[in-house]
Amino acid sequence: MVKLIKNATVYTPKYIGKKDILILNGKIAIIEEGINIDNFPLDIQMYDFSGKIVVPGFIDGHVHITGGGGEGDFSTRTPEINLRQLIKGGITTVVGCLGTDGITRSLENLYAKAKALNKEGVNAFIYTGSYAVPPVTFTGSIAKDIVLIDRVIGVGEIAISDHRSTQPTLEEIKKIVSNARLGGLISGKAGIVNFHVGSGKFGIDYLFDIVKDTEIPIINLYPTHMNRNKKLLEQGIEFAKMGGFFDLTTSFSTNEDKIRTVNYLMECYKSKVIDRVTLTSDGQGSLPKFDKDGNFIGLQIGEVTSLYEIVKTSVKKGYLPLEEALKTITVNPSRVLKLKFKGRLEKGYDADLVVLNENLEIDSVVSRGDFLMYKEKIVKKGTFED
Ligand SMILES: CC(C)C[C@H](NC(=O)C[C@H](N)C(=O)O)C(=O)O
Ligand SMILES: [Zn+2]
Ligand SMILES: [Zn+2]
Repeated sequence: MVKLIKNATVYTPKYIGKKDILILNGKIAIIEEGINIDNFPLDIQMYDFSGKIVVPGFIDGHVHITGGGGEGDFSTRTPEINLRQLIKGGITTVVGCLGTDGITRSLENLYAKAKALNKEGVNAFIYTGSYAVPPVTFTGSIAKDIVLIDRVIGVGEIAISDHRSTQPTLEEIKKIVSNARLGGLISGKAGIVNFHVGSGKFGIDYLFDIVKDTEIPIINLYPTHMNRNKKLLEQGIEFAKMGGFFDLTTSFSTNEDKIRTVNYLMECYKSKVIDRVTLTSDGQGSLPKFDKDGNFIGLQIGEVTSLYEIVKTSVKKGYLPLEEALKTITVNPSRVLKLKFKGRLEKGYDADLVVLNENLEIDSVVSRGDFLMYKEKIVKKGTFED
């Protein structure tokens, strides 16, 4: 089916002004002003998006798509994601992962959920592994998982500097990263390690050591939760200045958390590292609280809708221009995750896009050329969604 989107204000995420977009077989065929279709041989569905903004579909590189949590016993295991939540958040590409609980949660279940989401209309990839070292794997080998399992793009979330980690040694981490890199090279995938960074005093020291002491390129090291505190943010900015990418988590349990994340995003922009910063939601993951003795005192569930919420809030507060903030959930993740044809609105790229109204609220969502949401109404349902 051919679709023509007319008169939209387009951010690729770079602002390029008012354009038409022709979509053919799920790909962007043409982006230019005033596309003329008078002699076009096929029947075309026209959509006039005058007054609307069109941006690339959002990429959320860290979501517990089969649920996470469990830090407070079996009754605190969080529920899996459903398609509706991703669509509401404008998310057309997601990377699923396991977290603390790599025992009752399985990679096979994670794989099946990613395949289901792909079938239902979005684009889903996964990490092999979980918090623990040695990591759980499909095949017994990280490199083999990345090479042989089609949706696996790397390893994560491997926990460091956290009381819930397995206290991995630097040597163990080096082995994980080198095997991930090997798998990525052989398969043409990212082969990155997504590190869960806790509030422990050593932060991402291991990552700086690996860059300093080994031949492993910084690009294979991808730390998340770097907005947990000021020290981690500063380490992240230093890491970015060395050529690394780092990630801020957008799910928040209090309004203070939300404001801190928006302020830290502005600081990344002011420190001129915004091109190496991504946002991920940690959706369906738990946001657990522990007391000073390490006792569990409660948890909340991460929301994928927080991903764009943080972008929208930072733009509305005037902290960053829209085209800069959008980079963190479009082109930047597509670069670090090495997702071909994702993250930009360009000829030849997948037709994954989000339509925003003048208040920057999500109006429509398109994935691979098909509408998932149209004029604020969800038009694509998951298998069991009513
Ligand atoms: C960044 C903070 C706020 C949340 C973060 N969540 C996870 O890492 C995922 C969670 N443990 C799970 O397995 O579902 C945390 O726990 O530190
Ligand atoms: Zn984590
Ligand atoms: Zn997580």
